[in-house]
Amino acid sequence: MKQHVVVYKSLPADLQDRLESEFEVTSFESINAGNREAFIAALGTAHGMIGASLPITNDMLDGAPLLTIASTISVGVDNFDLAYFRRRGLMLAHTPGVLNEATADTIFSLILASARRIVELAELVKAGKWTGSIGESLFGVNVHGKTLGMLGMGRIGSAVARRAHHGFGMKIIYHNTRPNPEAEKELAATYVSREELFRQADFVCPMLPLTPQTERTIGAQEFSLMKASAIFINASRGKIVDEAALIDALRKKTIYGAGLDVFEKEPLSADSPLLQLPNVVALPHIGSATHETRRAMAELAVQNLIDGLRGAQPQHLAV
Ligand SMILES: NC(=O)C1=CN([C@@H]2O[C@H](COP(=O)(O)OP(=O)(O)OC[C@H]3O[C@@H](n4cnc5c(N)ncnc54)[C@H](OP(=O)(O)O)[C@@H]3O)[C@@H](O)[C@H]2O)C=CC1
Ligand SMILES: O=CC(=O)O
Repeated sequence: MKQHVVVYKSLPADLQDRLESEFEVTSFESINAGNREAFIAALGTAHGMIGASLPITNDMLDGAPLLTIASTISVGVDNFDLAYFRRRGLMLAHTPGVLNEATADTIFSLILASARRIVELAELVKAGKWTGSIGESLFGVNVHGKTLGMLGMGRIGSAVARRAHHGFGMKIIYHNTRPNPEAEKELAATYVSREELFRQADFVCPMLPLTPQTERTIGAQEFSLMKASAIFINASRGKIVDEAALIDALRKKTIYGAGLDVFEKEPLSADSPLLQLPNVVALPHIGSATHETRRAMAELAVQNLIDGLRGAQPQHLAV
């Protein structure tokens, strides 16, 4: 009998066909209040599951006694309880690496857009308010030659720092759980304490996984260390930041601005105070959202799933 796979985010047609040629497949384009019960019921006979952007709770998985592998189409695995996976001996596969460059491009676009006030000024032009040479009050700040502070010099952090060093002549400082000798050699990056990073950087850019250790790791204390001219860039996870403290720092202009791809609660509510602040550039969690990269992520996630179900070792296991 064929193994049963539950797909909970739409896949490219050829990858869907590939799964259907080998497994019995139940598919959901995405999960919402209307199909949540059906999704949970389908897990009842599932050997594998593949999808993204949905917190997978332990009670959902308690009802999936045959499950051996979950394959997430993301590098982040914070939608899963890793301890639960270990306890049950389940595999959790993810998609590191293939999204490094697209995500680093997004982060660099946030750096440039925040520093040069690109969104604010483009909106001014669209609103027909470009009536003459802009005054000093609408000038931005330089990016080239400034100091980038990477909190988390991993795969994506290194790709951001590479752009900053080679393309923009920026000085790189970083803090990590341990020093990264490759980054120090290639990018002349300097390891500093966490506190020094917040004090010295012109652009503070966390690129950390969301874990119990990193949840709300940046708050009022950290924003108070930052220079008034510094910009905060977050495309890792919203929950690593105390968002109320960030809003306070932006309102009081104790920091210059923020470029954000991720938020404490997503989608960001239309009445979020962040959207009222001209010194904020907000994106809808698009770090890896290019056609090529999302395709590569889906291919990798499908391959991880197939390998796991065939009894082989998937290429990328978080657990
Ligand atoms: N906005 C978006 O669309 C995207 C967001 N992301 C997010 O980015 C995250 C990072 O991805 P990726 O670069 O591949 O991950 P990596 O694991 O390669 O890098 C994370 C880095 O953070 C370091 N780190 C972990 N905890 C701490 C800590 N408490 N203090 C300092 N450093 C720490 C790690 O150090 P060490 O290895 O030494 O522990 C590692 O160097 C993902 O988990 C995901 O949440 C990723 C892709 C797209
Ligand atoms: O947020 C995206 C991811 O891949 O993780």
